[in-house]
Order: sequence, then structure tokens, then C-alpha cells
Amino acid sequence: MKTADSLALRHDGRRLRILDQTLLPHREEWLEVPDPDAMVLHIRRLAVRGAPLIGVAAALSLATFAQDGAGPAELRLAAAHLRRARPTAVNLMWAMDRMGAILDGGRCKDDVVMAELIAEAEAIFVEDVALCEAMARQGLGLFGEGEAVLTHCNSGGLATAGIGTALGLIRRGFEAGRVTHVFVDETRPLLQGARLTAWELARLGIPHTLLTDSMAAILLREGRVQRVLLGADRVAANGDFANKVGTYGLAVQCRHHGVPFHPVAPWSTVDLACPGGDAIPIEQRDPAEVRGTWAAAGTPAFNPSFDVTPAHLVTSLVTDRGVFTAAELASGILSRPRLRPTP
Ligand SMILES: CSC[C@@H](O)[C@@H](O)C(=O)COP(=O)(O)O
Repeated sequence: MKTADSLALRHDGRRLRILDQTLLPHREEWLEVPDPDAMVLHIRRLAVRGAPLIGVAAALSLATFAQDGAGPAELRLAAAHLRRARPTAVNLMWAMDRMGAILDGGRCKDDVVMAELIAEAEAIFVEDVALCEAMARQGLGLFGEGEAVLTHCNSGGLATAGIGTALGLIRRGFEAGRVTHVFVDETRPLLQGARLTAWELARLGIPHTLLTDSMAAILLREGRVQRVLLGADRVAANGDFANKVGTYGLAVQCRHHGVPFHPVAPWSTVDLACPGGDAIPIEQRDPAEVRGTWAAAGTPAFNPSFDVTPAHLVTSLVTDRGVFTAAELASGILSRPRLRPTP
């Protein structure tokens, strides 16, 4: 197995390791993930997170398991556990479908299956790196000169195998001199913006300012943000999409203030089998995440991890295969067979 090396995930040909994102930004600790059961736990507790990255990590953990001698029955069971680790980001199911297709391919020799699983996991990793760059290329033309943008949650190198989805585009926009400042929503309740996006931007030397989620409306009203860009965990066939809770509120505020609003997602996040936002499963997490250490123990709390934004609030959706306006999304463009990957 070849080396896979990214900001959040490493495979040196034998061992799979992840950067424990729950400890950032204060500690950078790499954990060895010995088997898919361990990966399930790390995905659930968000040590490894972000829609594309959980698909890549799950595929690599399955391939490593095959390399360690797991047989087809064990691998099938592990794939089933992995695909249930988190319900909203469709990239996880997409990656497990790709690995499952090899397992179900009816090969008679285990070593053939193993080699193909390894090759497929490596391909998923490499493709994700390329998809990030393709999204950035597709979206770069959106920026004017010297824009301040706002983002929510973390959609960067910690959420993908490459430069990221929305944060990757913002990064390329900064390098091109078109983005000059990034406002970062802290992203309650688990603070992926404050802990992770701010950490990534600091490493990249991109000027940024942290704010609590409830402060974004002030910046939008005062005209201090030219564009909002964020990721997606699942895009339905009609363009509705799920992303980190708080995204829908931002979309409504952007519409009210006339600020362009863009989800950025690879094709692995598009779920054409899902007709609209109402059909997207939303992960409900432990109320303790909302209570934190400040609310009284046992206070009832509401904790949907994601919300759904209807396509009509989207200015345009940036994908590796093109940039699509709300009108194009409403016309069903995502389901058109002519939509082929960019060369
Ligand atoms: C790669 S960006 C897409 C999303 O995965 C991202 O915006 C997001 O909501 C991540 O949520 P998380 O719960 O931290 O996995």
C-alpha cells in the first residue's frame, strides 16, 4: 500500500494514523487506528471528521484491515459498521459502496480482493485531493478584488484529503489576491470554526477574525462580508443541502442582506438518490454537547448536528464539475447525464 499523507490522516504503507481533531488547537496528537472498529469510534467522537475525510478514512481503514488478513465476511461486517458511524455525510456511504462493490465482485481469491481494496482506497484518497483542486478552479471566478468572506464550521484540510472544499477555494482565492480576509463563525456547539478553521488559517498565514455564530448578522448588515462560502455534507438532487447546524440561518441572513451564499462540495457529496432536503437524515447528537460545562446538568437540550438549506437560498453551488445557480439547480441540472467529471 502506498503512502497517503494529508493534514489529518497518514498511511505509511502499513499503519493508519489520524490527527485527533478533538484536541486541536492546543495539542497535535496522532493516533494509530488499528482496525475499523477503532475508526468507527474515532468518526463518532469527531476525532476524524468532515464529510470527504470520513469517507477517505473509512476506506483506508477497511483496506488496512484487509492487508492485516481480514477475510471477506469480516470486511463486509466492518464496512457495514463504518457506514453507520455517522448518518448525514453521504461521502461515507459513497466510499463504502465503492469498497463494497469490490467485495461483492465475486473474486474467488482473497489476495486479489485485498489488492483491489487497497487500490480502491488509495484511489479514493488521491481523487479527493484532485476534487478539492477542481472545486477551487471552478469557483475562483466568483471572487471580485480584495473580498472579505465568511465561513462556517471547518471545510479545509482537516475535513478532506486535500486543501478542502470551501476553505480550499478561499485559500486559492487568497493566493490569487482576491480574498483578503476571512471571518470565521465559531460554530456551536463543538466549535469546529474556532478550534479548527482558525488553526488552519493561522498556519496558512491568511488574515482572519473569529466571531460567535450570532454575530454574523451584524457583519452582513454592515456590508463587511462580500460572500459566504461553506461546505456540505449531502447535496440532494434538487440542490437542497445539509451542512453543519447554523448554515440555514446564515443562508436566510444572506438572502435578507443580499450577500452571495455558496456551498462548495465535491461530487462525492451529491446524492442523486435523495430527491430533496426533507429526505436527508440528520444526526442528533448528545445533548451534553450543547450543555457544555455552563448549563445545569440534565438541562434538556436540542442538538441536531446539521441543518438543511433549501436550494432557492443558494446563489450558486460550487462543485468540481461546475458552478450551478439556484435556477439551474431547480431545473434538475445535477441529475443530467451530460454532467461529466472535468478532465
Ligand atoms: C468538507 S466540508 C463539509 C462538511 O463536512 C462540514 O462543513 C461539516 O459540516 C463538518 O461537520 P462535522 O460534524 O465537523 O463533521
